[in-house]
Amino acid sequence: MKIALFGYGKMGKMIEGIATKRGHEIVARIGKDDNPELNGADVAIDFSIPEAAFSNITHCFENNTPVVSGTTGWLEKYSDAIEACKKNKGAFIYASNFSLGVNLFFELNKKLAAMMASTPSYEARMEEIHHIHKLDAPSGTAITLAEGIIENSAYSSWKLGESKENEVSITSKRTGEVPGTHTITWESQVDRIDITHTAHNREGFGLGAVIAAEWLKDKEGVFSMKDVLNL
Ligand SMILES: NC(=O)C1=CN([C@@H]2O[C@H](COP(=O)(O)OP(=O)(O)OC[C@H]3O[C@@H](n4cnc5c(N)ncnc54)[C@H](OP(=O)(O)O)[C@@H]3O)[C@@H](O)[C@H]2O)C=CC1
Ligand SMILES: O=C(O)C1=N[C@H](C(=O)O)C[C@H](O)C1
Repeated sequence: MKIALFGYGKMGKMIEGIATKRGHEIVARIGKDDNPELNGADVAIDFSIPEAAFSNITHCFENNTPVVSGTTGWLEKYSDAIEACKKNKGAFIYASNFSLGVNLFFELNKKLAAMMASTPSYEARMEEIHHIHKLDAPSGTAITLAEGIIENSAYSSWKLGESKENEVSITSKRTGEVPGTHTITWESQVDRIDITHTAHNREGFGLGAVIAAEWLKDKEGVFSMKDVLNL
């Protein structure tokens, strides 16, 4: 399969290594000032920056190329991207986190939140820790986790920092080169439950993105990692 990469930073390079080992060919590496020439790619993978993701993604729709995006911090334009995908009969997967472990963790989080819905003595909060280079906060993964809690319990929104009643408080920490750690805490007067996902490196994200691209290649529509992993 021929792959075009939007963003050739930490994730772009990780994906290049994984995709090449799986027998794919990288036909374009598109950075900030490059002409977005897709060079006949079967699929594009975007791990760029929040300001560029929407235009990279819609460029793919306009050029009839399925696109997988892992860029976070641009979700205010997600519904416009969906509309553009449908208008162009394109194919699209966005995931805040492509790793198998985090996608299992998303499901565990939803189940725990649903159990807690009838247990009002517990309050939820979240902490995410990432490397100092990260541009967005809270992380996309933390937002997906908060949405999972909101859909399945009495919480109605999330807030970065201190929260009011019915808001899930998210604390974002930036330190060293941490690849990504997410902890959800449910605490009562008498005890506390923590569930944590810790990424040891970026490989899981990269592998998940390549698997998503292989899966999306000949499809049309808007999908998620739940579809890819059959969860
Ligand atoms: N969904 C997931 O599983 C994961 C998502 N991410 C997300 O992916 C994104 C990238 O992460 P990461 O690789 O670590 O970040 P990096 O900063 O290492 O890489 C981003 C790259 O995008 C390039 N870039 C800037 N502008 C454009 C543009 N207009 N078009 C294409 N590329 C551009 C940058 O180039 P330059 O440096 O020259 O500006 C840089 O090389 C982030 O949003 C991050 O949150 C990260 C890991 C996993
Ligand atoms: O920027 C990162 O590095 C990561 N970003 C994603 C996010 O915002 O959730 C996924 C992962 O945590 C690494």
